[in-house]
Amino acid sequence: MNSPFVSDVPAAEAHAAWREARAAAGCPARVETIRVPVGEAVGRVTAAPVWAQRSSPAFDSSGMDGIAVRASDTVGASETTPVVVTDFEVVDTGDPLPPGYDAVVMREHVHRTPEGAELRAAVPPYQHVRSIGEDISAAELLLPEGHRLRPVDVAACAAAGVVELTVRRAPTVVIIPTGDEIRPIGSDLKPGEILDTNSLMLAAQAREAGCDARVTDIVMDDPETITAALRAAAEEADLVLLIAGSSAGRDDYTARVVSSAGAVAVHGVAVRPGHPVVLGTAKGDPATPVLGVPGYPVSAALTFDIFAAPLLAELEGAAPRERPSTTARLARKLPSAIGMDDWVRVRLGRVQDQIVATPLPRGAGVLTSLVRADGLLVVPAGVEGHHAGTEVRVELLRGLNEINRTIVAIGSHDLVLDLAASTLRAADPLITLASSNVGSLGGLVALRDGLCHIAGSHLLDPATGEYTLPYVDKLLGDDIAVIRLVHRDQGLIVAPGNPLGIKGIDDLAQVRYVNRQRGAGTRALLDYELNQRGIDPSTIPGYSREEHTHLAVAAAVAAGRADAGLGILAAARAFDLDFVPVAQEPYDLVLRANDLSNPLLAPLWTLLDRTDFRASVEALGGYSCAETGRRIR
Ligand SMILES: Nc1nc2c(c(=O)[nH]1)N[C@H]1C(S)=C(S)[C@@H](COP(=O)(O)OP(=O)(O)OC[C@H]3O[C@@H](n4cnc5c(N)ncnc54)[C@H](O)[C@@H]3O)O[C@H]1N2
Ligand code: MOO
Repeated sequence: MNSPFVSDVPAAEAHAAWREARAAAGCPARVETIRVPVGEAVGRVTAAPVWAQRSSPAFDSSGMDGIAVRASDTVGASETTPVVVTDFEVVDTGDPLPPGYDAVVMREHVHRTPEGAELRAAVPPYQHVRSIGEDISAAELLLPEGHRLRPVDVAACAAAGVVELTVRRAPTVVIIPTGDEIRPIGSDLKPGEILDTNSLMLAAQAREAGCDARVTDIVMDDPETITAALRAAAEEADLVLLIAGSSAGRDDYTARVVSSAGAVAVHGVAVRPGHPVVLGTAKGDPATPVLGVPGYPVSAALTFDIFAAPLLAELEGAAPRERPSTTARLARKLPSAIGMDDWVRVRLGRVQDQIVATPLPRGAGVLTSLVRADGLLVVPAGVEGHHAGTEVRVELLRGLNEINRTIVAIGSHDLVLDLAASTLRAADPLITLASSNVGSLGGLVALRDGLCHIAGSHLLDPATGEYTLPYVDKLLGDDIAVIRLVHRDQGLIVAPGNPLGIKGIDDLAQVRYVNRQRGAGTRALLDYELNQRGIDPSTIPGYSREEHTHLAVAAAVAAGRADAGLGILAAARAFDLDFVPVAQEPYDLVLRANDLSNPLLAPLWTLLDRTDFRASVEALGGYSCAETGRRIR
């Protein structure tokens, strides 16, 4: 997708072009070295090899509490022919081995007699003796240059007599938020204003990468002011992050600003999110690398990972941080535009011995897609997406232990599942209930394909008026169990005070309706109700307008884009809207019958039995727990 403003440089080329531009502009290849006491060195990177100054242990020492003996005095000792040693010395663990002795016997193997110490086994020379230099010998290479120091490293340095280390100082990252609409965290917002969440996040990312980070005041959308802020930041920074204004809007000045303060190496990389990123340098003594970070939060976070983190590691002379990875099977089809590396956030769980990856929402503004992500996968520029079930490589953002203890629920979304997820987690920090919303039918298909443990369903069969079971019969085998989660009220979500006086389904031909997507249980309910009344769907204005969640339907009504949409009471309440009840429907959990005894799911069944949990479900409003936990198939 070429635009006149932003190019699509492949990521690897962009890295190379930026490196070349930095060298050409005279940006330092490394930050300076400093000397720090070992006690302050963890997290820093060695800038010189570390040689041991002394051996450790520095003397032969006793490895156990007991007695020091001469091994030759114990020859022939056995259970039947004990030897009594008279020449020995009592020692404790770590004591220097007294001169003249060459072995230690643990005190529990020594029988003191009036004559001396009786031994019932011969000991070899150097038994339980830690010899000089066992751990570290003087003059050996302890650590190479370019090593990021961990707690064990500094302890070993100290043991080797090294009290100060030559390391690279922490790089300084200065972050400049820009935008007329951007307000500091904690501000009361007027319409159109946005909180400066990116600075908070980027500064924390920089600190996590071992840097010092500072955020400047928010700079208005004025190229001269931004240029001045960039020049000032470049004076003190090893890397400047200039937020937003990277793309092609009227107030998007980053490329122009970087160009006037120095040079632009790349504007636009073939990665998404993060596409309009600006890679450049700012003049100064010395010159400073500048990263124009796109304003969308996911773009900002990933751009830091992709471009800032490797550069910062390079400035310290260290290897970039690497995340562990695993293979997983895609729970659903993953389309991807050709020509861009697509960074997709996924949830992970182990289902039937395979890790399953469920893609999270793709929007660059959906920060919660990163919050909820267990992993990241890249669909490379040359690949036009993947089919469901494809095996993919996933970088892990969470430990495999947690992933293995994740209950994967795919299907229709319901708040009760969220409440269950948070209650389960509160009781056991290792349990995750991850639910993703693809509609009831999509959930049953995912269950059929072995991609989830549980499918949440409230799918009405218009022919029989029966819920879920007819679809289970059609789609799934007979090794299926169905557990009732709740009954919930479905109704028309309407504006506060119901100004149009909507009384029910019969009134929909007169209003602007907002529908749910095909395959959604709520949509099937509408179709059933229409059919019962002999109403032709094509007479409902807005019947073809689709939203994917109850909340999205409520949001459309709240914003005045629609007059009514079918959904649950909780969604109406979330937006202070009115609710006209239409039907009470069961919401069921469909699973493989043998998963009823799967220990992973056991905490969920226990939870459904708890009266306090049922009370908190009913307190949500619009729910009945009369049949919660009952097996209906
Ligand atoms: N015509 C085009 N429009 C856009 C393109 C394009 O190529 N052509 N690219 C799109 C893509 S992709 C991205 S990513 C964004 C990048 O936007 P900018 O870097 O120019 O940033 P803004 O437009 O100023 O803001 C985008 C968005 O981010 C919010 N924002 C900005 N700063 C912050 C902050 N500090 N904390 C939180 N949120 C922030 C801002 O309010 C906007 O909502 O451009 C697309 N458009
Ligand atoms: O590429 Mo933009 O960076 O999708 O969000």
